[in-house]
Formats: sequence, C-alpha cells, structure tokens
Amino acid sequence: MEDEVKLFTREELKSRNKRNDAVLIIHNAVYDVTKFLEEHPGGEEVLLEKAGQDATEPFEDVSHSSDARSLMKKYKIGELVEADRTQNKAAYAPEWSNDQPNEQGKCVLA
Ligand code: HEM
Repeated sequence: MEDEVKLFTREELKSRNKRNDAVLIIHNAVYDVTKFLEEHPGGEEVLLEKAGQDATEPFEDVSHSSDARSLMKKYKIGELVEADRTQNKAAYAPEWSNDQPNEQGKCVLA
C-alpha cells in the first residue's frame, strides 16, 4: 500500500494555491512545495503565482539544473489521474520521456 502513487485531478488541486498549502503540477506529477517556498532560489513569488496549476512550461523555460530536478523528487506527492495528463510532455523535455512521437530524423545528404 505504501508504494501506491497517490492520484489527483487538476480540479482538486486548483485551490491549493496558498502560502500554507502550495502544490505544482510539473510533467504530470504533483509537488507539494509549501515547505520549499522560502528555499527556492528563484523566489517564492514565482511558485505561488503558479501554485495549484500546471507549471511545466515556466519550469522548463528557466532550464532548471539537474540539481533542481533531483531536488524536486523530495517534494513529489503523487501524479495526475490518467484523464488529466498532458500527452505532449516530450515537447517540453524530450529527455524525460520514453516515447518520442516527434522523432523526425531528417537527414540531408549533400
Ligand atoms: C519543485 C519545483 C522546483 C524546484 C525544485 C526548483 C528549484 C530551483 C533551483 C535549485 C534553482 C537554482 C538554479 C538551478 O539549479 O537550476 C531554481 C531557480 C529558478 N527557478 Fe525554480 N524550482 C522549481 C520550480 C520552479 C517554477 C515552477 C518556476 C517558475 C514558475 C521556477 C522559477 C525559477 C527561476 C526564475 C529561477 C532562477 C533564479 C535565478 O537564476 O536568479 N522554479 N529553481
């Protein structure tokens, strides 16, 4: 039982956008960043602005380091239910995805 991943809907996460209860959706996973707000090198404002919502795009826009990516595991509390997941995560971070639908291997022979 302990190993079961907790599943959330986007709807139920919407209201968790406060300083004392802040979650982020990044790559279909859910992170409770309440305790991380003050520690975030990018400041708490940007996190609160996206709290309760999908922050995949702004997260990737910043090109977070691998340090940041391993740090975030600590705050993961679950994932989105299947129906609420985005299918195009490869568009943001191909290295995170096993399925790469856009493999266009264009090769120009001179
Ligand atoms: C759990 C999620 C997150 C973690 C663990 C995290 C962690 C970090 C870390 C460790 C840094 C320092 C630079 C680096 O190592 O890349 C950083 C910088 C930054 N983060 Fe995040 N971050 C998270 C989410 C976000 C989100 C959602 C946003 C935007 C909405 C954001 C915006 C920024 C910005 C703007 C900086 C740059 C600060 C600067 O260079 O002055 N972060 N973050």
